[in-house]
Amino acid sequence: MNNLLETPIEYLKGVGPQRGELLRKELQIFKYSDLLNLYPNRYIDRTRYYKINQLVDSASEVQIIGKIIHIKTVEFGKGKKRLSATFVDETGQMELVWFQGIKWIRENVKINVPYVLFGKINSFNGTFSMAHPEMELLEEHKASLRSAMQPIYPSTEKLNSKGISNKVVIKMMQQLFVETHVLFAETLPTYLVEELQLLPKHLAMFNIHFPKSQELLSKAQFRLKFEELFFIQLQLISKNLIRKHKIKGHPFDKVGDYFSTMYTHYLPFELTNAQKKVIKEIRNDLGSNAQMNRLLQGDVGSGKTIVALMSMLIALDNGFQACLMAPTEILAAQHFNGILELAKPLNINIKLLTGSTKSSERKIIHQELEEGRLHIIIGTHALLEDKVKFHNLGLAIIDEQHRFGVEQRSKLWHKNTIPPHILVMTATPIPRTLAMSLYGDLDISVIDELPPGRKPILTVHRYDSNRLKVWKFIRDEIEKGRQIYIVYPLIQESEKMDYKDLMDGYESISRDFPLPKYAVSIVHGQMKPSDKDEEMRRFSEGKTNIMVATTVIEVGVNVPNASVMIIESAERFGLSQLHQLRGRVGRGAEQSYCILMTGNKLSNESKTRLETMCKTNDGFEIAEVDLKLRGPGDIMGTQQSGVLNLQIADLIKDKDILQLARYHAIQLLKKDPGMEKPEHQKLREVFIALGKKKNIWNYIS
Ligand SMILES: Nc1ncnc2c1ncn2[C@@H]1O[C@H](COP(=O)(O)OP(=O)(O)OP(=O)(O)O)[C@@H](O)[C@H]1O
Repeated sequence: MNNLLETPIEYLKGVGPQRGELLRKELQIFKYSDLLNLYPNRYIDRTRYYKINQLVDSASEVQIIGKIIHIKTVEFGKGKKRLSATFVDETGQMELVWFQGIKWIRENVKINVPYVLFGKINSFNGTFSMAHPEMELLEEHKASLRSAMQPIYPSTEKLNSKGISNKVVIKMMQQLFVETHVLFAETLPTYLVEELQLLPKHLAMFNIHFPKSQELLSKAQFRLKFEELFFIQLQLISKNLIRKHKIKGHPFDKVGDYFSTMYTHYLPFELTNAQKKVIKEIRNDLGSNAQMNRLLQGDVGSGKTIVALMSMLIALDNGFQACLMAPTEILAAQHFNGILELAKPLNINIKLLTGSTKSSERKIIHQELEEGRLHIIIGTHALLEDKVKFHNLGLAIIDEQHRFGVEQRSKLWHKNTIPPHILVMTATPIPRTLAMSLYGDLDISVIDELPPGRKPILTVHRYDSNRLKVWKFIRDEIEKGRQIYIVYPLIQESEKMDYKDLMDGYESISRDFPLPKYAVSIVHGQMKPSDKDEEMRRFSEGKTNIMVATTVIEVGVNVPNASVMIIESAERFGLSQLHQLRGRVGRGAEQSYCILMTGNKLSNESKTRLETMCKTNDGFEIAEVDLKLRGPGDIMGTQQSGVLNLQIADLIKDKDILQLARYHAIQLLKKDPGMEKPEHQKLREVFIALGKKKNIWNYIS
């Protein structure tokens, strides 16, 4: 059976080399099995026939039985022609119109013979018309293998224009089922099909293409969505299990002085329960024989830095080194300053390595690192350079992981003979469903509470016309000793215009908030790193009241005294970016504010984003809205994974099915990690074949 499904598509009756080439190029359909996995993206009820006097403007596609009583060629425009026919049934008449294939239509269309018409209606001044309708003689229509609901397949303009219409795809599918008598072998274990009352595979495949009823269609969709997500979860979870069993990690079973001294004497604040919970989860991972691969999710300002430090101290207590890699120099410097401050009493050697580290300093760092005299190193991708050699790297922490490509992570991975334990931190909350798919091969820890005393940031939307009032508010806040961020979009595609906006903004703010009463810093991506650091330092030391910046400060900058975030042209930012920027304030005990400035013209989507920001501070809730607005494909980091090449499931609409699939995949692998039991044989075959076809995650090179 399977080799029949491997037949190249051009051998299917009615396809041939030309159509085969088109299907390959346009829909990546190479062989029979690819065509079978081309699932319809919607269905049309073909049991419903309209009378002409029942037509209404909003009816999208309709079916009508009637006859053509008259047909003529009409000239319009410069020598352009169209074919116009009068189509009637017992209740009225309408016009049919063709702009192409006029000759063929004239020669083949029959007058006064009952036809079934199918297509989209247009209406103009109460009269109805249909352009390029699908037409079938009534007796043929009744004889054809037509299911109650006609599938509408994903198609392309090019396919249509080259004669591969939806109707042709349906005929191919019918031919495929005839040629292969496709009796699909059941791929899921019988106990699972029975427990979940899933439609058997072959019935699901038949009813997804030729649904016999709405109920059977829904069951077929559920079964195939479950199966697709189930295999993905099997791959992700088994990768996790394989890693746990195969890749030994250094067991950090010693709770030493660094960790306990810090924990008992030098914490600047009481840890939140969430921070304690996560540190415990990390501790357990590090103490086990397996290599840790954990994703730490924590909303902006939730206190991930202290968790990272405590994890690194466990590595140091067990005689190993630790590193933290961040995506930007500003974030690396921020982590370095934060960790240096926190760890000051412990007298450990911590250094920062970025692209702008002077070569003299770099040499010392390389030497200390290789000799094991440098305990913790924090940096950017500079850590990945071959010259950077560790004495014995035990723990690698990667911040904002989705910005690092897979190859960069694996480079860090291979700095040692035994790979280090890995802790991935992301401040961009990823909706649970996406996290289960994108990071399904990692264990996940969530810091789901903010430090005590934090007041939710008050967020408001103001138009540019309210600027004077906003400026007055800023003066009042500065009077109280607070500091202000004013952020401009500097987005690649219109860099020149945005850059001008930023500089104009900086000029006008320096004018409106003049020295000596006020002092303004500026930071953007085109400045020299040393200048950026200097400006950031002046602001964080309170030497300037206002920081004019671009999104380069979006992640990780921590100035607890800054209480106002003004975001200019806020309608141009995505939700997660707005949330990250807002998270730069609200990090102290003072009431903080976020003011979203926009022009008057706003798209509906922009309005939804602004309303969401004003409504909630919860990063996870915001991420859900963001996922709905932008779809999983746009969320940072998804491009690297194959998990989103879904054929039929939808990560947003099918999150319940995803959770069910993940649950059963975990249960199955708990009982039979190698899928060796007799009832899992077929499953195992499909699992291995799938693993070869689309490797869900090349996370471990
Ligand atoms: N348990 C706590 N109690 C009080 N303050 C805390 C606590 N944990 C962290 N903080 C403080 O909250 C601020 C934010 O901490 P941190 O920078 O670690 O957050 P974060 O999760 O890294 O935020 P971001 O993702 O925005 O970088 C810091 O000033 C830190 O000192």
